[in-house]
Amino acid sequence: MKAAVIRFPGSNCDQDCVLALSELGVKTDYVWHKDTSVAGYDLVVLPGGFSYGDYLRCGAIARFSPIMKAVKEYAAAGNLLLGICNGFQILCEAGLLPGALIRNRSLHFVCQHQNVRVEDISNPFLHLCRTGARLRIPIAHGEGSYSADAATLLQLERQNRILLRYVNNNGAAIDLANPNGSVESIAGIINEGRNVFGLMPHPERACDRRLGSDDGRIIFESILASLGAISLDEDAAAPTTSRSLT
Ligand SMILES: NC(=O)CC[C@H](N)C(=O)O
Repeated sequence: MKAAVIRFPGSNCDQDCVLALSELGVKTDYVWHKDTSVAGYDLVVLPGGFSYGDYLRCGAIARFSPIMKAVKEYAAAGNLLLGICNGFQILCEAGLLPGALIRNRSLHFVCQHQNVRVEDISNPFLHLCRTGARLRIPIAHGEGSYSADAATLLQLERQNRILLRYVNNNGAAIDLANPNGSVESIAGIINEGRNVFGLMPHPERACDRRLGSDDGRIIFESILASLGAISLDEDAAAPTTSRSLT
């Protein structure tokens, strides 16, 4: 299996994504935003950062990068596309996911470890989790407040497309107390085809216990398993995180 991490001017989590994937044994390339092809990749990641300095709105300019035409075609063909934080913002700006990420309610940049609850596992990105599992994954953003109109929210809900919600330490959705003001505490959503996932938390920063959590690994391991790149056989390369998650 081969993965591509797209580099925009201002991306700053690209190396972390490459490291997280490489440590799971995935051959991972950087692809420059001016390139025009993602042919041959099994996974494409739009990483976090400050593409184009967040000028106008986060992701608003990156969506016009030359690579995005290829990324859209790649996604339309059903391939796996993951957008993390600024990557999620780019996916919304590009129309690959509905809604928008707007300024945090506090108007402050928020950088902290955050609990999120897995709401749905019928997708390639979280299928190794248990529904209701709580993952502790860092967030770091100034524009992470997910917003969508009522019809979109209803559709997301009905189609089980809300994959992650911010929760407190007791596992309850925290609504008005969530870290950025996201409607319905939404931290991550998937497209209708269930192959494009955007999330504000940074799983690539939670792949090593020495960094405070390795709960993010299960997202990458789910992707690998759904692509047949790791075995689900108990005796073989069993996912390392699924055992400990609550
Ligand atoms: N960590 C990130 O990707 C940051 C995203 C974006 N620049 C924001 O502040 O909202």
